[in-house]
Amino acid sequence: MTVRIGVVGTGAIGRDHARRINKVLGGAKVVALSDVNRASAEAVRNDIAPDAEIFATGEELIASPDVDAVLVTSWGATHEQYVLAAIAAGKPCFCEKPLATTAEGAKRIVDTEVAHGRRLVQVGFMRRYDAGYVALKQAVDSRIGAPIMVHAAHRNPTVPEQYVTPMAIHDTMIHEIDVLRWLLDDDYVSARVLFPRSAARSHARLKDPQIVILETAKGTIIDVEIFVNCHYGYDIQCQVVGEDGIASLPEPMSVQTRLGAKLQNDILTDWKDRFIASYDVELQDFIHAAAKGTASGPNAWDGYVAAITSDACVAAQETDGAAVEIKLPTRPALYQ
Ligand SMILES: NC(=O)C1=CN([C@@H]2O[C@H](COP(=O)(O)OP(=O)(O)OC[C@H]3O[C@@H](n4cnc5c(N)ncnc54)[C@H](O)[C@@H]3O)[C@@H](O)[C@H]2O)C=CC1
Ligand SMILES: O=C1[C@@H](O)[C@H](O)[C@@H](O)[C@H](O)[C@H]1O
Repeated sequence: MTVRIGVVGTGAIGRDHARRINKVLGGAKVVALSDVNRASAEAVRNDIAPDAEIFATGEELIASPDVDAVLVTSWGATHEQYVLAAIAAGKPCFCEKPLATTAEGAKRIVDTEVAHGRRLVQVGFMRRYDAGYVALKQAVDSRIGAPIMVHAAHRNPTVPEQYVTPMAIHDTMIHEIDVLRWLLDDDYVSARVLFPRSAARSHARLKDPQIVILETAKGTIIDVEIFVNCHYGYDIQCQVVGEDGIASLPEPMSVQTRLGAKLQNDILTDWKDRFIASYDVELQDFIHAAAKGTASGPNAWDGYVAAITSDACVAAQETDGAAVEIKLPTRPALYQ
């Protein structure tokens, strides 16, 4: 069976996912496109999906009988409406992060999927599919003893002017919020945020860098540095300190050179390159599950927990380092 996929939002990542579906992965084809900027959908049709129909709205695309499954890759604030429409249509739906921009919105999706009674939603937390994180999880689960501390860093070389302080959490650290919970098999109970002086390359509406300290239910303390004007590259670090030893996220593969009296490795500069393989694996997983009319991988509950945790971290940006409690509701049986 070829899963007929409709893509809502054909900007940077929508285009890239359409490319991997039509040119890299198996079992699916992009048959429908929609974007508020029609020219963007037309460009993807011309370059990647020549047979795709262009729909004026995401809702019309989702309702089309020619679409089996949906990719929601529009701006974050529009995700909720499209995911709810996909569940109402009974169609598997891959939604890029964030699942919704508010915890209430994510809860509406959880409640709707629970009422539907079957998993249809996968959230685009691709790091769970990254070979390095998978290897790190094996070491954490079986080699280094119970985790005590985690030191993590999420560094982007630069961000646009419209990127403001809360986005360091909602847009950037949300990846650590999800992947560290998965890595440790634990939940968060509190968040604190510390700000060193801002880097000279930042701007007036962005305090950068910042350090978020999360405490988990099992008592692990996690520090995450978010530094989105680090200038030197796109750099993701993670080190878990356990009872018996330490495990670190492998560096991405890069040729080492001995040149001009220097021993060197290149550092990547773009998230697309850093996680290119994991985007392929996550979407192939989505296609396999969608062919069976369901979804697997990171679920709506994970998206909801990430939203609750993000909100707590953003609240903690305003408390001068004081802890903000994170309280989770009971997890529905659908997500056990
Ligand atoms: N998993 C990951 O590593 C990444 C995830 N993302 C997420 O993907 C989403 C999209 O990000 P980008 O592609 O970078 O943004 P973008 O701005 O390049 O593309 C978004 C597209 O959505 C369209 N759009 C906006 N509102 C719409 C609506 N109501 N209906 C249909 N189309 C609409 C825009 O016209 C634009 O073409 C965001 O939620 C972002 O957080 C983005 C980059 C990496
Ligand atoms: O999801 C992503 C972007 O939206 C976000 O803006 C970046 O900070 C992250 O590194 C990237 O993975």
